[in-house]
Amino acid sequence: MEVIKLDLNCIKNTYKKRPCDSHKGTHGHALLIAGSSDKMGAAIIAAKACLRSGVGLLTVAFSPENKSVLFHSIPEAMYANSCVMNDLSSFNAIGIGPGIGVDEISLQYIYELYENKLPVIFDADALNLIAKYKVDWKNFNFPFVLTPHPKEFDRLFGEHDSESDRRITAIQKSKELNCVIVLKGHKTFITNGIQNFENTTGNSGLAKGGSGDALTGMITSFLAQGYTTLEAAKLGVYLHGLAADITLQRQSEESMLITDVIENIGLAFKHLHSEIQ
Ligand SMILES: NC(=O)C1=CN([C@@H]2O[C@H](COP(=O)(O)OP(=O)(O)OC[C@H]3O[C@@H](n4cnc5c(N)ncnc54)[C@H](O)[C@@H]3O)[C@@H](O)[C@H]2O)[C@@H](O)CC1
Ligand SMILES: Nc1ncnc2c1ncn2[C@@H]1O[C@H](COP(=O)(O)OP(=O)(O)O)[C@@H](O)[C@H]1O
Ligand SMILES: [Mg+2]
Repeated sequence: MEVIKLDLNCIKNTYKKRPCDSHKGTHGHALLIAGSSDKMGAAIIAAKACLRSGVGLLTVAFSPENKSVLFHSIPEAMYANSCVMNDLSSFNAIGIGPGIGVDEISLQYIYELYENKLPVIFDADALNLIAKYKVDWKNFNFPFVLTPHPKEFDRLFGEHDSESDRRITAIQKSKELNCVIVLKGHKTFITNGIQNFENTTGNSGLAKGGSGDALTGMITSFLAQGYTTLEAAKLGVYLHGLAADITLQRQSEESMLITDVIENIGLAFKHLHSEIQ
């Protein structure tokens, strides 16, 4: 199995510089379906990371009783209720899963994606819903990315004894389902069934609740900006890890919060810019 190192050189060829005469419409409108009454943090984290990664507009969909939490935490984001699924024409990409829970109300969101043509990233409870209700992959006729951690991966594709076995299954499944799989961990593995990448950034400061929710926001942002599923996954994973490595300048692995990492996404971009010029 050939595995390409996901390093600065690799990312330099993926990243597209932001045109100086762009406007918010140029950079896409992302829809994040995330959060629930006891997991609003997941939505806020994903939304902040999405906005910090360059998207033009962001709408977050969840239950209406938590609307004010979003406006207080991130005034830049817009809110939508579940009716948003009736007309997705104003969006460029969808991220679904962090903190949504695995009940039948959340499952409706997955069903409502069937007719959609936009690229979608499925994470966390969206993956758990697909596994729990045995959702048929044949209904996914749009480009998509799956971002499981090892436990979610096994819920989807069966128990595995080792990380190397999971990587073999990830390659097979991404080919079969025509999608990109991001198998998260210390050295996150990305595959589209043809090319495989292993990330070189990130540290154990990310081994905390919410880190994956931020990654979902970042990949959603890159998809909305027009990057392909493979490009968006590579950029998101690399910059998420790089922002965490930059965070070590002021925090330790123990003290680091995902909020600190999100604040350093800007420095991660700046590092990339300085290497490109
Ligand atoms: N502030 C919030 O609102 C938060 C909400 N979250 C949401 O909570 C829901 C449950 O997600 P969880 O992932 O916590 O629960 P899960 O039960 O899906 O998975 C957690 C377990 O997975 C295993 N695991 C994870 N990464 C692993 C690795 N690299 N190697 C080996 N084992 C590994 C560990 O046993 C870990 O305890 C999701 O919807 C998630 O988005 C979490 O992200 C935590 C923060
Ligand atoms: N030891 C580590 N080294 C590098 N990256 C890590 C490490 N532990 C976790 N991560 C990263 O943090 C994120 C954790 O995602 P996830 O388990 O979904 O978290 P959550 O659901 O709590 O938000 C992944 O991107 C993973 O690669
Ligand atoms: Mg997660």
